[in-house]
Amino acid sequence: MSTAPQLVVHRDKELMAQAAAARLITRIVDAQASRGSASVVLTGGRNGNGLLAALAAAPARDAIDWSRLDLWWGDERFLPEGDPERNVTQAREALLDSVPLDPKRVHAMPASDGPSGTDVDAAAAAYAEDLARAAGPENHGPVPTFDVLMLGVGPDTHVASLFPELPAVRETDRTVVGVHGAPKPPPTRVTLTLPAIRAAREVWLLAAGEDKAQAAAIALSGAGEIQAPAAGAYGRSRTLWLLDAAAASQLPRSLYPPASA
Ligand SMILES: O=C1O[C@H](COP(=O)(O)O)[C@@H](O)[C@H](O)[C@H]1O
Repeated sequence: MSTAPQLVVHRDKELMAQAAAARLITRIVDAQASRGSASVVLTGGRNGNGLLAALAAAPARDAIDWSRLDLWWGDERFLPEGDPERNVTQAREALLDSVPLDPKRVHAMPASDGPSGTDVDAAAAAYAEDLARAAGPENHGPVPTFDVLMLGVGPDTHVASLFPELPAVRETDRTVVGVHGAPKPPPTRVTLTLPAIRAAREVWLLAAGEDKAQAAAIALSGAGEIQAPAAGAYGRSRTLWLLDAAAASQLPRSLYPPASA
């Protein structure tokens, strides 16, 4: 069942990143307190990397037990290991290399020079197997129940590497698929599908800047998920849109600002 989106609008993208980082610390600490460990799905892109950099700079980051955190990715650019355009490379630079994570719990998506070679569909299938193994029988599903899954929203309303009208956004069965011919470079990518995204407890959509304003307005105004993939991203218990004022500037008045009491 879809959860109605909640909107939080911050003054600018720096404050948005800092507030989202504070929110993420709290979610991880709470999950570790109640379940022993936490699982988070990272996003690439400017806002995702901005959040990780803000988390790296937050003194409260030490409240997290980094050794009991599983990290997954929502999508990846299918490029060789270490390529500066890979989402995992950028995440390592922004945060991961500066905190004591358990390397076995950092579940990067496959690279184009990895065990599956240049076959992106085989790489996607391998990541789906990793997720299913981590889900275990108690999860009743093919992916773990992620605590928080973050998604940057592209100016065309894409999330992860689910682009409008491409086959990946229509996928209803598999949890991870290869993407061919993405309109944003590089054209070959690996992505979670909408069913996998919807397994998360909380889905957070991040959008900052004027170039995201139209996408946010479209996705939040009842668009279909095939035309506007961000509209189809929601969590089991919460769907949160974290915006800055510029990205919120074209939202219908009925959505933002919230009506005063
Ligand atoms: O290519 C990608 O783009 C989106 C959005 O990135 P942004 O820089 O426009 O915020 C990102 O969420 C995705 O992970 C990434 O692969």
